[in-house]
Amino acid sequence: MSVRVVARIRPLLEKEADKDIIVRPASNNDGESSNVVKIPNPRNESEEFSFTFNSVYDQSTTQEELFTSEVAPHIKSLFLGLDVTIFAYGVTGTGKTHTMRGGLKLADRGVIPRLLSGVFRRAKKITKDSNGGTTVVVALSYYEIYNDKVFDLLEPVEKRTPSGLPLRAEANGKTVVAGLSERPCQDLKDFEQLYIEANTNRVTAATKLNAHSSRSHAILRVKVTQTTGDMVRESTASAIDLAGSEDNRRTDNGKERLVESAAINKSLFVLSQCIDAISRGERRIPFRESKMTRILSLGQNNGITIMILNLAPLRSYHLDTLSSLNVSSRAKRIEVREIENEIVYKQPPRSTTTSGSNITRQPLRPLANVHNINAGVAAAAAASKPADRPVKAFSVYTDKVKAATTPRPANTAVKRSPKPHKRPSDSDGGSRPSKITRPELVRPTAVSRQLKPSQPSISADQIEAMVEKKVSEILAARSQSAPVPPPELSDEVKRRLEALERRIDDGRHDDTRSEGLRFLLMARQHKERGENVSALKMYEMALPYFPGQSKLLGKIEKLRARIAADRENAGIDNTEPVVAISEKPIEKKVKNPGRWSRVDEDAFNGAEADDDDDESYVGKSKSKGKKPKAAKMDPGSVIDEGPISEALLDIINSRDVSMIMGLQGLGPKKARDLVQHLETRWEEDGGRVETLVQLRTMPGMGGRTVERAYEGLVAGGVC
Ligand SMILES: Nc1ncnc2c1ncn2[C@@H]1O[C@H](COP(=O)(O)OP(=O)(O)OP(=O)(O)O)[C@@H](O)[C@H]1O
Repeated sequence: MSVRVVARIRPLLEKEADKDIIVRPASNNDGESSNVVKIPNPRNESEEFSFTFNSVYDQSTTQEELFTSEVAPHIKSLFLGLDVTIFAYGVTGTGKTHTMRGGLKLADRGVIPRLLSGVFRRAKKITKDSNGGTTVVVALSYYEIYNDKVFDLLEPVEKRTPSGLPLRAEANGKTVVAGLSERPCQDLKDFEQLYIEANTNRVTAATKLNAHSSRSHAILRVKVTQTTGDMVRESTASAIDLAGSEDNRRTDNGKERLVESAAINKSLFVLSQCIDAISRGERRIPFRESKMTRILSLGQNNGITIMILNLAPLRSYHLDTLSSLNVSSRAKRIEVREIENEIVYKQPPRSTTTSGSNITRQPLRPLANVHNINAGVAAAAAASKPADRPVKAFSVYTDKVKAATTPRPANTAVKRSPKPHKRPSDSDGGSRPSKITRPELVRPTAVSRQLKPSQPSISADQIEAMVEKKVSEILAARSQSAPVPPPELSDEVKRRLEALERRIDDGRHDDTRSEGLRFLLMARQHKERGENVSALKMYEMALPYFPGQSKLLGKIEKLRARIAADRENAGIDNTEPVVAISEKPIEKKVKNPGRWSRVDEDAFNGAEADDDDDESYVGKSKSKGKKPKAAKMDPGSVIDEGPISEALLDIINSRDVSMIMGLQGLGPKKARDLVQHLETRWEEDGGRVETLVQLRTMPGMGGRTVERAYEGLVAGGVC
């Protein structure tokens, strides 16, 4: 099943006028409900673009209508063992938090409180229908990703460490937050208390576009554990309120907001790259380049995924709206496997031998995610968040519903489910007892079926032990082939990385430079973990911020060589591309020698890269207080390949007006015109510019402009 993508157009707010509305819902088929968003071509308003989604909700859609149509049907699937992910995506101020969290009044409650209400109601019903045979425990974790760091929202702010919580890849492929707390939640009242308190820890601030703008991505995980006898079924609903992308010229952001905004925009840019790569069927998806995309793992997780695209109907959001329409309409193509989580069995009674036999039990793997349960967050003296940040006001209406729950089993072990489960059927009557209470779930597995229960010589315990042994063997074999977790960083490396993070956070660098430093930091982190390909990509992404920096170029060269050698050792064809930005050797043939010639090789043959000197890009130039020498160039020369031109194209293809404006020779008008032009070319060529020659043909981008932008990158200073 594909990711379900629905669009929601928010109503006009105070001071917004009808005459400025440019986004409207439509239908592909007359008389049917809306599934198309129409928006004029910014270059020619008589033309209209149409984007088709699974459903489109207009300005009059209530919170209840959206929830009932899009989320409520999946609560049943959640209880059938499927993970459900719902995330809100859109530009700042388009209604993501309103959709996910909602307002104070009952009618204004958003997806999250309604989801919890539905979960508790269903839990109660299951317990009742099974006469207490099935118990349900609901537990919450709630965290935010702020400036690409993960913070537990259920823990006091004082407990935060500057670097936040690490992510860990589980053997089952899921990415989890290590050390995240988890709180059992009995009913909606419990939830309300936890959620409101946790939201006061979330970073929000006023921007020009939104008085309560979320400065972080917030992820709520609702874990549902159903226990029937010794069988345990666990599934998770994740509700994600992404921070909104923003154009800093429109938001009037000050320094702190700009840094946050850079992190938000970058993670959303990576998300759009992931969506692009998945929808193009590429093998390499850049999930690892941001924590948000790692956690979201779009198309990697099994279950059901719903993307809610929030839109503002106004002209002032025109380009931003086009951009998010482009990204989300591609997300529709992402396939998600609808597979239920495996049934888990509690540890059987203690005996190591069963009556009349000498079967030795093998150790069983622990239940996935148990490390998350109150693993404890190391308290740190330094709180990283200023106390005076504004928070979103929020309250949740409390239903008088109490779910019958019991404590979570303490010790559990994994077994395969007895047979492949059916996909949940939407037409399935809601009043039927859950599958978990049905007898077939307790049928013996294929292994135990060979041993007929009627055989007098083998007891039920023996059968169970044999099944368990078989399952353990399978799991042991599986875990051997599971990915090895990345090595822990040494103290020295951690110290250096933290020092680099402090440099970024201490506000001494302008925001553009901070963004560059962030890429360097990520590059170092990847490199230390041995993830050379990602490290290379990050160094390349840092390049536009430190143009012509010989050490950086040297590092890139060195890493490329290392990757090539690794690939050769592994018998991989080195002509295959490794990274998205640039995988070409630094010395290039010239595509159009008449106009474009080779940049002086000195610019590329950087100094010996010393492995621990990322900070030197900043430190060195700071101490000297002047810009490094510009790379030597033939007057008016530009090459059409190589890291500089690819960095330039990368900036152009980001379609981020503020980044493009940072290029030499590109003012706001040119940058806006260019982005506008790229957006309108989406249907033709994905709105991407592949070469500098092509770039020269874009509106306002004559040869001289491209040359100046290129020269700016080559000759630009460092601090
Ligand atoms: N469907 C809606 N009905 C009524 N008001 C809405 C609706 N959607 C959004 N709003 C209002 O619009 C404003 C911006 O919404 P919200 O804060 O949810 O945006 P956001 O997308 O979460 O922004 P950010 O990314 O900056 O956090 C708020 O005042 C909110 O109450």
